[in-house]
Amino acid sequence: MSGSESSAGPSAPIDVELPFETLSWVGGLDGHVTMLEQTFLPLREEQLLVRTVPEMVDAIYRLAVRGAPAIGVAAGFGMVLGIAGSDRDVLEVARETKKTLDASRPTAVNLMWATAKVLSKLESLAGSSSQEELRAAAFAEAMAIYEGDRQTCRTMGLLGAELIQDGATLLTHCNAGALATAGIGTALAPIYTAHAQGKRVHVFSDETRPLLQGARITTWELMRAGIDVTLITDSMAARVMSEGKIDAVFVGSDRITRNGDVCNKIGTFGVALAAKHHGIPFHVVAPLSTVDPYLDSGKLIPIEERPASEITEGFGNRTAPMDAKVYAPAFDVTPAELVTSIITEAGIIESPSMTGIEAALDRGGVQWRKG
Ligand SMILES: CSC[C@@H](O)[C@@H](O)C(=O)COP(=O)(O)O
Repeated sequence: MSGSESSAGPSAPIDVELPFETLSWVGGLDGHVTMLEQTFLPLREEQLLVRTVPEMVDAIYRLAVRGAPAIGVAAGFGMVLGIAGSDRDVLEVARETKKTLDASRPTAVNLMWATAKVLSKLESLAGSSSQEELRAAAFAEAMAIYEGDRQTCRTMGLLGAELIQDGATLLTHCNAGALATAGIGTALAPIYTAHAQGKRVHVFSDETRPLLQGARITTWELMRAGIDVTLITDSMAARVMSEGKIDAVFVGSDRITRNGDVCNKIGTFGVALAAKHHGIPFHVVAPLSTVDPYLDSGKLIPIEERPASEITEGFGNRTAPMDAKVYAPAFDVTPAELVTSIITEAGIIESPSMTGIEAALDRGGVQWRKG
C-alpha cells in the first residue's frame, strides 16, 4: 500500500452525495416507480417509468434495474403496484404478485426477501385491518425497504472504508455500486466513503462479460463520482494482480449461504482464486438481506442462465457462428475459504463461517431461526 495517512478519522460520519439515482417511488399509493434505464448506459441517461407488475417484471428481467439490493427495492415497489392496481382482496393479490415478481430472476435472494417482507406484514395485519389499511401498510413497508437499503449502504460504507488505506488500489467485478442499490452501493460504498474521508483511491474495474456491467455501469458511475478508475477486461485481472498493482478486491453478492459461500456475477470466483494466489484480501460487501439463512451451502443456490444471444450478439454484433452451442450461467459461487471478510451493516464477518454468519444475523435482529 502506498501513500500517506488519511486526512479524516476512520469512522467520521460522511455524507456521500452522488449525481444520479437508481430508482424511487413517485407520488402516493397510486403513484409509480421511476428508474434509471441501465441498459442504455453509458450512452444515454433516461428514466423508465414503471406503473404495473408486468412492467416491473420486464424491467428486472431485462436488467433495466439490476444488482441484488436494487432488485429487492424494485420488487417491494412491485408489490405495491400490484396491490394498488387491483380492487380484489389485498392478501390474495399480494400472494399472486409475490409469485410473479419472484419468478423474474432466480439468484438474487433480496428479491424474494423483499416480496416476503411486504407479504408477511400484510398477513400479520389482515385479521385486524381494512383493505385500505392493508394497502397503506404495503406502501409503508416498501418505502421502509427503500429507506433501509439507503441506510444500510451508508453503514457498510463506513465499516468498509476502515479497510481502505490512503493511496490504495482496489479491484472490483461487475457493478455493486450505487446503481445496484437505492443508496451508495455495496462494494463501492466503502470506496465512496474512503474518498469522501479524503483518502486517495484508485479502482480497477473488470469489464464483466457478457453484459459489461463493469465497463458500462461501474466505470460510468465511478467517473461521474470523481473516483480514479481504470477499465480492464476480465481476463486481465490476474495479470494486474501479478504486477503488484492491487491492494484488495471489493465485490458485492447476490446470495450468501449460511456457511459463508458467496454467489456473485459470473467471473467473481476466478477473481477470488487469483486474489488468493497473490495473497490479496478479497472482501465481500453485502447487506443481511443478501444472506440466505435457509441454504447451508452455495451448491444449493439456483444459478440463473441467460439467453445465448447475450453472448453471441450481446450488443448487436454477431460474435459467434450462427447456431453455436452456448452455456450462459450468470453467476458463480466463491467458496467461503477464499473470502477474507464479509462487510454487513451488522459488522464485519472475518473468515466467514456458519458461526460468524449466524452471529451477524442475530446482531442484525434478523428472525431466521425456524420454530
Ligand atoms: C450490490 S450488487 C451485488 C450483485 O448483485 C452484483 O455484483 C451482481 O452480480 C449484479 O448482477 P446483475 O446481473 O447485473 O444483476
